[in-house]
Amino acid sequence: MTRRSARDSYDHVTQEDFDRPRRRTRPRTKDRPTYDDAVDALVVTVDRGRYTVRLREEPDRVVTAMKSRPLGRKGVVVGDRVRLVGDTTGDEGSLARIVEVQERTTVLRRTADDDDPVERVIVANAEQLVVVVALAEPEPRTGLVDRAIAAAYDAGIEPLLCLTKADLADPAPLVEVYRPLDVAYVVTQRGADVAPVLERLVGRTSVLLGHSGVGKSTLVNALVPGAHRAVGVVNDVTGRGRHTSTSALMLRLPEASGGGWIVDTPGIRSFGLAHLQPQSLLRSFPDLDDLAVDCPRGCTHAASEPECALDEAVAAGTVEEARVSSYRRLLSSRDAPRG
Ligand SMILES: Nc1nc2c(ncn2[C@@H]2O[C@H](COP(=O)(O)OP(=O)(O)OP(=O)(O)O)[C@@H](O)[C@H]2O)c(=O)[nH]1
Ligand SMILES: [Zn+2]
Repeated sequence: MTRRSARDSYDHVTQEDFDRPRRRTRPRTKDRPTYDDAVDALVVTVDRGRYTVRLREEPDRVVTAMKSRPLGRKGVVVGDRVRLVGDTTGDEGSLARIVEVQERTTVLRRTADDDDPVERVIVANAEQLVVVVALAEPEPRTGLVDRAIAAAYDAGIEPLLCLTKADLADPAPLVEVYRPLDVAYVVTQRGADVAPVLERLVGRTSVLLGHSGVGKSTLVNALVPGAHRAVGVVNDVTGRGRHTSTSALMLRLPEASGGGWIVDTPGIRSFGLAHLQPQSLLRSFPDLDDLAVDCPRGCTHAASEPECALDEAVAAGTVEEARVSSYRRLLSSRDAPRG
C-alpha cells in the first residue's frame, strides 16, 4: 500500500468518508421528513442512551444526541457516521437527535462468549485493530491476541500488534510467534517517542484493544495530549490491572501529527468468536486460500482434517509449515479457553 501524505490522509477520513453518498434503503415519500437541514457527525462515545458526537464541519464541537424515532431499534455505536437535527449547538443541556446512520464500512464485533450467539458491535468504520500487548506485567497471553487478530481479519480490518513495556522484556520471542502470520507490529514503552506508533495511526481510524493493565491508557495519553485517560495500577498479587476505563471513546489524534482517530476500548476480558467462519478467516490469507481450492468439499482446514490440501502443500514445500499452523491456531482460538 502506498502511504498517502499525512495531510491527504486526514482529509480522506474527515471529509471523503463523511461525504460518501448516502444510500437510502426506502424511497422517501412526501409524508416522510427529508432532514435536508441535518448535519453530519461522528459518534465518539455512548453512555446510557446518550450519544456524544462531533460535527463533521466542526470536529471541535461536541454535541450530545439521542436516537430519534425513525431509527427504530437500529443500533448506534461508536464510530458511526450519523446525521443530526435539532439543537446541535452543543450548549450545556442541549440535545440533538440522530435521524440517520450511514452505511458502515466495517463492523468489529464480538460475542460475549463463544456459546453466546448475541453479537455486540464494538465499533463501526474502523480500519485498523491495534492489539496492545505488554511484553511483561502482565505476561503476554497469546489467547486474546489470537482471538483479536482473528476477529480483525474476519471483519476486514487490518491488525497491528503494539508491544508495550519494552523496558521490561525483549520483544523478540513474541514477535517470532506472530511472524508467520505477517501481522504488522510496533514496539513501544512508557516515556519513549511515540512517533513510530503514531506513524501507523495517522489518517485512519484505529481501535485499541488489550487486557487491562497492558499500558493502553499510558499510550493513549502519550498519543493524544490532554486525553487524560485514567492510568491504573497493576495489582501486585494478580499482576492484572484494575478496570480503570469504562466505556469506548473515540479520540482525535492531534492535527499537527497528521490527524486520524483512535478508539480506546475498556479492558476486555473475553472476546467470543461464535460468529467466526473458517472461510471468512481464510480470505485474509490469500496464499492459503489459493491452496485450499484443492481441499475436499466442506474441509474446515483444521489439523484433524485427513485430506486438507494445506497439509499436502506443506509436504510439497509450497508453503511454510509455521504459516499453516499459525493460521490453524487462529482458527482454533474460537474454541480455545479465553485468555
Ligand atoms: N514498566 C512499565 N510500566 C508501564 C509502561 N506503560 C505503562 N506502565 C504501567 O502499567 C500500569 C498500567 O498502565 P495503564 O496505562 O493504566 O494500562 P491500561 O491498559 O490502560 O489499563 P486499564 O486502564 O486498566 O485498561 C501503570 O502502572 C503504568 O504506569 C511501560 O512501558 N513500562
Ligand atoms: Zn482444507
